[in-house]
Parts: sequence; structure tokens; C-alpha cells
Amino acid sequence: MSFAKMQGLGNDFMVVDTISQPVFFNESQIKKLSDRHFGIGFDQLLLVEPPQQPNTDFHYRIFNADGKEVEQCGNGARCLARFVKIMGLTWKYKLRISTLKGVISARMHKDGNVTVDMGVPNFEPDRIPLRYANRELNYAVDVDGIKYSVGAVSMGNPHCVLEVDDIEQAPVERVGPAIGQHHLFPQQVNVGFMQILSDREISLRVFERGVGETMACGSGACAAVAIGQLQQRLGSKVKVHLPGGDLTIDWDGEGQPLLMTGPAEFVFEGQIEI
Ligand SMILES: N[C@@H](CCC[C@H](N)C(=O)O)C(=O)O
Repeated sequence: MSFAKMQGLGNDFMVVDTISQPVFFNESQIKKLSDRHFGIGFDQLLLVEPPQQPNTDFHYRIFNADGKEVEQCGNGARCLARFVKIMGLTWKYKLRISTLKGVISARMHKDGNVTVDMGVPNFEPDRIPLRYANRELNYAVDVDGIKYSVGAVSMGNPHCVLEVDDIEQAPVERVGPAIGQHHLFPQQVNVGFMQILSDREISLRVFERGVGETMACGSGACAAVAIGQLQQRLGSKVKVHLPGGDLTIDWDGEGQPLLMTGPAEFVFEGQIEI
């Protein structure tokens, strides 16, 4: 089976074209392949499938390194758009791609950057899902007797965001997994730690569900900007500094889709027997 290794700001992917080579991966195969010592090594496996809905070009499936299928991956969407172009699966520069949670669209720029319309964020607790009766700007989440105040949103996948004073000192490895698996989030949650630098610039680290801390999280960047803007701390165009590099997020406010722009790079291709 042929695959490509791709990365978007260091969030890395194994990408497989299942249109020309029908393949199936089970959870334990994905876990093994994602291993950075015994496998290929990646944060997510991305599968390109034939379109399943009218007016779409491809269907896109996403699996975390732990082998579980998820709904959304922003950095992956940019890589997938470049993959189908590089592999000659399309001649288009604008694509509509269905995922588990809806349709996203991607536009490729001449400089190699890709803009993805990540859809309209949903702040209703039952859609995140989050076990709180009413929608609030901040929710209290108790971890070992300490109450953390978090904003929460669904970008198709669940996110919560905590504000920190110093991104370098953020307790990502300690608090990330505790909130990520907190009973208030029945499907677990991606946990973002955001330092607001100005109304148009933030630093962000994300402890991703099913992976751990990654170099970048595209849907996490969208979540942080949406939450920061609703709290009236951020403007409509925000540069997000992640450990692996920068994304630009544009958002015109509630009810509007978020646009994410950033790079997507092909690293190498290979063949494996599965
Ligand atoms: N890295 C991604 C998000 C991947 C999925 C996430 N770990 C989840 O479980 O929801 C991104 O760039 O958005």
C-alpha cells in the first residue's frame, strides 16, 4: 500500500488514497503505524475516499494516533487538499470535502498556503458535547480541587480553551489530560492553552484528544479565536502562534464560518505491507 507523509506546522499525517487502493485499517493497526519508533509515526491518519454527497469532490476520514475515528482536523484538511492535487486526483484549486460532521471547503494559493472554511462553530453545550445545562461564556471545571475556567465550542470536534499568562509555563502535560478526560466532556475534549498577546495575536498550545500535545492544531486555533472573540478579547483577524508555526484565522462572528490559512507540506512517500 502506498502512502504519503505530510505535515502542517509539524502536526503530521499519514495520508492514504483509498480511491485507487481500497484498504481498511483497524484500531490496533493504526496505533502501531502511528508509533514513532515501531511504525511510520504520525498524529493522525487521513483517508481520501470517493465523494459521498452531491457537490463534493472527496470524502475525508480522520483517525487519531490512538486509532479512534474523529470528526474534524484543520491541519489535516490543508494537507489533504495538497495531497489530492500533488497526486493528480484533481485539477481543481477549490475543493469541497465531506467529513463525519459536515462539508468543509479548501482553496489552494500559489504560495503553497491553503485556506480552509472550517464551518460555523457551535457553542451549545449538548452539541460540544459538554454536561452543562445552559450555554455560558466560561464553564468551571474542577481538577483535583482546583477550578479551571474554560470556554468551550464544537468545531465539528470538541474543544475547550483556558487562558494562561505565560504560554511557556502552561501546565499542558498535567492539566491537559485531566480536563481532556473530564466527566463533563462525555466524548473527551481537545484542550487549548491560550495566551492573548493583543486583540490580533495569540500563542496557543493544544493537548489533543487521542494524541497528546501536538506541534499545532488547526481546529484548536479556530476554537481559541472563536472563544476569545466572543469574550470580546480578540478582533476578526488573528495570528495564532503555535509551537510548529503560525496560522491566520478570520472570523466575522457568531453564525459565520471560520477561515483558517496556513501551510501544508509533502514530506515523503512510501510503501508498506499491511
Ligand atoms: N490536529 C487536528 C485535530 C485532530 C483531531 C483531534 N485530536 C480530535 O480528537 O478531535 C487539527 O489540526 O484540527
